[in-house]
Amino acid sequence: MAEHEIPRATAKRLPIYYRYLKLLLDSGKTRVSSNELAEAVKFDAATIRRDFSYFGALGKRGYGYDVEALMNFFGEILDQDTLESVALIGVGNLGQALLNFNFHQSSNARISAAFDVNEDIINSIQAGVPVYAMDDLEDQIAAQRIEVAIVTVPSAAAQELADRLAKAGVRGILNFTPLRLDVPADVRVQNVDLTNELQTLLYFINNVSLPADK
Ligand SMILES: NC(=O)c1ccc[n+]([C@@H]2O[C@H](COP(=O)([O-])OP(=O)(O)OC[C@H]3O[C@@H](n4cnc5c(N)ncnc54)[C@H](O)[C@@H]3O)[C@@H](O)[C@H]2O)c1
Repeated sequence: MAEHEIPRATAKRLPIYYRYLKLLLDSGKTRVSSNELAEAVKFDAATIRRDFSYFGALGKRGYGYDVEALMNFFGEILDQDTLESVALIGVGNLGQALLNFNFHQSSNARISAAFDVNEDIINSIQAGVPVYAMDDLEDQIAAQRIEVAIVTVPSAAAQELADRLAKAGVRGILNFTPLRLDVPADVRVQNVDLTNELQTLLYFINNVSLPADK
């Protein structure tokens, strides 16, 4: 692992820490212990201390962590100050819901352009976001310096779209379709599968008993 690299599991927890610290700060709290953090974010305190240790000694023994300093520190790592413009392709049931959900309230990303083939919504504004024709995809991605795209089209259209996105310079795809996308090595795909999540939850509920103290 390179010196500046952190484990993927730690990286995934950073936005959770950041959001909670922001909440604490907004409510006027100035310091927090790893045990309090553990209670709130539901990771154990040892995990939290190990995560934080990747960034050097951020806390003081017996004092805990300075909420503002820690939040600013993670904010910088997460690049909260730079607003990331994201494209959404496929403004149907799911796409609409994601447009209505304001990512920007809890992250540094916002959907700045949506795309669809449906003439009825092309050139309209949905939840404050302009909907463009698919012919405009490459131009808008370039003009808005978009590097991340959310894919909510029918799965039959997803691979061709992924090819276009990769060619247009998109580096990350949040894929909501059930199709597993083929992309060049420099493009990262994050699959979101709600059915899978629900199945996993059902499996745990039905097959795994929780420890007595939970
Ligand atoms: N991951 C999940 O948890 C989850 C949940 C629900 C739906 N889905 C998937 O999300 C996708 C969308 O589902 P939905 O219910 O919103 O469908 P939908 O039919 O309501 O919406 C699809 C939209 O894509 C547009 N579209 C069709 N072909 C296109 C193309 N070639 N280029 C651009 N836009 C195109 C349509 O006009 C429509 O607006 C599907 O692949 C579905 O399987 C995933």
